[in-house]
Amino acid sequence: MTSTFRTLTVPLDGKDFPGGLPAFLVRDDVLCWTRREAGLAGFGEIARFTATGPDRFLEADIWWRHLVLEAEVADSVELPGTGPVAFGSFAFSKTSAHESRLIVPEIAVGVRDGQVWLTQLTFDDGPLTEDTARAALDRWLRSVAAPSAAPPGRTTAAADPAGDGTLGAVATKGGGAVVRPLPLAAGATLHTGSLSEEAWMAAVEAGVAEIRTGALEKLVLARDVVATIPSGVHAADVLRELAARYRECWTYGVDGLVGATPEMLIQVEGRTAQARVLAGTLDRRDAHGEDGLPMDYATRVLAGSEKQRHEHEIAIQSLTTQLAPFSEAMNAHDEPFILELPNVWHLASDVKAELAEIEGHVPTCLALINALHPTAAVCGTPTQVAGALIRKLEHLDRGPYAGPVGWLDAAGNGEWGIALRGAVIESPDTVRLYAGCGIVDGSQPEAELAETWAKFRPMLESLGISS
Ligand SMILES: C=C(O[C@H]1C=CC=C(C(=O)O)[C@@H]1O)C(=O)O
Repeated sequence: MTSTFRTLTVPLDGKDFPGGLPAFLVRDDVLCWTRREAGLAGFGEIARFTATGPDRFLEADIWWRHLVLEAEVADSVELPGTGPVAFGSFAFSKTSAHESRLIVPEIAVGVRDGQVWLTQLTFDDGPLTEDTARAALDRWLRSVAAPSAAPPGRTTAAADPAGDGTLGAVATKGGGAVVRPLPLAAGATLHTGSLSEEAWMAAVEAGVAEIRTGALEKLVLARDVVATIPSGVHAADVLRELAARYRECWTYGVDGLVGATPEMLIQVEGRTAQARVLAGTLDRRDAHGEDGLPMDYATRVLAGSEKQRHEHEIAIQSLTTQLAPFSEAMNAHDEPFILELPNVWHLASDVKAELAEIEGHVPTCLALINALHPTAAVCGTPTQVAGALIRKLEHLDRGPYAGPVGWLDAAGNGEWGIALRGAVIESPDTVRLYAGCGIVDGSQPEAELAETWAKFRPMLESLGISS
């Protein structure tokens, strides 16, 4: 064993992988970040950083920069996400007991604009060649203990997906984009989490009362529910279902945290940073029975609502104000657009910034996250007041829910979503789901409760629980 960190990235033939990245989601311990056919998947673990507390982002940034500083990197692909990479998930709160983490995989597979690559990462001093990388990937894909027990009708993964020993067939047969009716998970039960529905609605009422005192403008209150699934929770099945159904979202899987988020906290590519800010939600089921086109209904109810626009404006303001000191130029849509997801519509705005050099360096994505998190989309405004009220009213350690989740590379590129519409797999048969709502003056507790159910739906469906 040497202490030298070495990586080798080689191209794979895109034609061999028509299913794209989701086809690699065949193991329950896969590290994953994917949208449509693109993304990154990681297998194994050669290094891990953990931290709690207010400095978790900066400590992780320092750890990662040290690790990659003297890395020996052979990379013939040279795209964001090639070379050294780590996957990460961070606690929402600086007071959380939950450990934030960066995980360096042994093998990473990436797909972007039809290009596919494979990276092997190691601290060993053995040979590092295209053959060792392909063999390592093959080993990870083949050592799936049992086909992740997908009930009939679900997209299925196989322990020996290729059957003929070729990597190409692995991806072809994995076929992540198939959407079929979901069978129900037999015997699944759903329990309230930290607060009963009544107690959570009382918390919303208390939040609205605080807003009316003028102490704050917006507050995001979340709650949890716990699902027990006797047949077991299979992360790979859940991830493939989410990736196939929520193609506009970023499907993530890091160490038992799984979900598909529509909200991009920050995506850094070279000197360009982008974010997708959401706030303002309408359950698509509310459009049933309404006259006219569903999208016209969504535009009328969301874009035409003072309350929703106010909530959205606060979220945009919070992001752009925090991003401004790191940017030379920034642009955001003047008008929010309607983002259509299978479960809800959102008011959405995309923000793009040209990053400034600060003391000769473009800020890394973790440095940006340190400044941006928590945004008003998941905390409130002003941040400190909202954060204190969340701790008082929610009676919940949010853990990684609503914290940043994503990946980064050695060049400082990365994609970090906000871990929404997700859950933590707490044991082989238990999952804790989280959802929250922006509360402003005029918020109705019953309506907010209904909104949490709409936001639980992606996870409930992927787990095979009817909703
Ligand atoms: C806090 C969540 O959603 C946020 C993101 C989009 C829309 C939101 C809203 O309309 O309340 C929330 O701010 C969640 O999904 O748990």
